[in-house]
Amino acid sequence: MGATLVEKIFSSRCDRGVRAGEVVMAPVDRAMVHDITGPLAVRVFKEMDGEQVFDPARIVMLFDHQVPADSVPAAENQQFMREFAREQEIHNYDLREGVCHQVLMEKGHAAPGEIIVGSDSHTCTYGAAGAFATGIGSTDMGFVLKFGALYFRVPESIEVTVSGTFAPRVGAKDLILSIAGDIGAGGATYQALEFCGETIETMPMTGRMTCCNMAIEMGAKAGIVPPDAVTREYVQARRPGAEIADLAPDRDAVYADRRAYDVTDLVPQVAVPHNVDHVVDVGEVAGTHIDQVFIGSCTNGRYEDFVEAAEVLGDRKFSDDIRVIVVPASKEEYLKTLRAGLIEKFVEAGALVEAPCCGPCMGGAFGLLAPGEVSLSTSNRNFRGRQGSTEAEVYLCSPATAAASAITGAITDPREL
Ligand SMILES: CC(C)[C@H](C(=O)O)[C@@H](O)C(=O)O
Ligand code: SF4
Repeated sequence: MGATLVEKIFSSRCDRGVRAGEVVMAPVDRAMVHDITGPLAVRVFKEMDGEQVFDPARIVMLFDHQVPADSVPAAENQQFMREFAREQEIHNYDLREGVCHQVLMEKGHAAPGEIIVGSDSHTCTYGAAGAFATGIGSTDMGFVLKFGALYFRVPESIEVTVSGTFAPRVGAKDLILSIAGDIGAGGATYQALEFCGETIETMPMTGRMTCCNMAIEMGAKAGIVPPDAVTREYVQARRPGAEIADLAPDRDAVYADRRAYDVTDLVPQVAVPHNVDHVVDVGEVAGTHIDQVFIGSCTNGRYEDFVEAAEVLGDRKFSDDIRVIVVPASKEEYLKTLRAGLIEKFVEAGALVEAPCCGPCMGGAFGLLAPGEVSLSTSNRNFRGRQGSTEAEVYLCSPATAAASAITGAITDPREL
């Protein structure tokens, strides 16, 4: 009986053949903490008589949710984490780099076959690099900081095969929204989504990250793309000399489910309030009034996303009736966007462009909504209260749909501009 990609990773890291459903103690290759969940993890670590972390070089600490500190408690949390980094000689830490998931990928902290944990649910993003990556709670993270290992129940996998070529202005975000609509918000609970097929094979890393990022929105433990030439090029450029494991699921692997999608006729998708799996074709909500557009986050805050938005924008201006907030996901993405002249273009068109961070994504720092207001966002969650008032509404979409709607002031099909 063959093995899935995820079973292969756990078998390799545990040095024995393991199967979905088994509970194993597996070593962790990287552990990521950030400004919100880090302090609790560190306190748990200290309560366990944690004197020294398992390996400072394998711990990555980023400040991204509330940067620069927007309150005294946030400032205290960051001070506490900075002291911890100093005391433990953790050098992979920074408060200026941007959203943790983007930065981990860019700095080469994720590679095929690795097991990576982060105390943030969107840690599943690094499946784009062929790693098994999953979000864990802060108390589990306290244990990981000390022991460099964790108990896992090896997840079963759902094979997600994608075929066809995207139409213009339709892309990875529309695909993953339509998959979320199909599988449902709890439809992949504690399973892994293994993405494959010709559309995934030809998809650049940025789209793969968007897809893996949203695996958790279906309850999945992880999303993962089998490593190939695209992965190899990306990882080797960021971790020179890295040995890239050759990894593919066996043909006779046993999957909990197999789903196939064809993107040929896919049109721009929108998740409507207040559920990520309440997904419709853009035409069904076209004309809906919006008050704010956010282009950014670990889902869609990359250079390629801003190129797409800028192409839709052309020489037009954003609507004066709404706030358009653009936040590149990292310093690297910010600089690429800046050097391409797009930051200037967005500012001149009327956008507020902010330094790399999570921004309005979870209503943690700035860009909050008032009761009754409506946001259209390229991020990944639209729960009630996600971006401010519990009486506000959040729609999710692609960068192209966000840009088109920011021009008209209402939800707009980007193919019509
Ligand atoms: C703050 C953090 C715990 C949270 C997460 O785990 O995902 C946040 O990043 C989010 O997107 O809701
Ligand atoms: S950008 Fe949003 S989804 Fe991503 S880590 Fe930050 S708050 Fe979470």
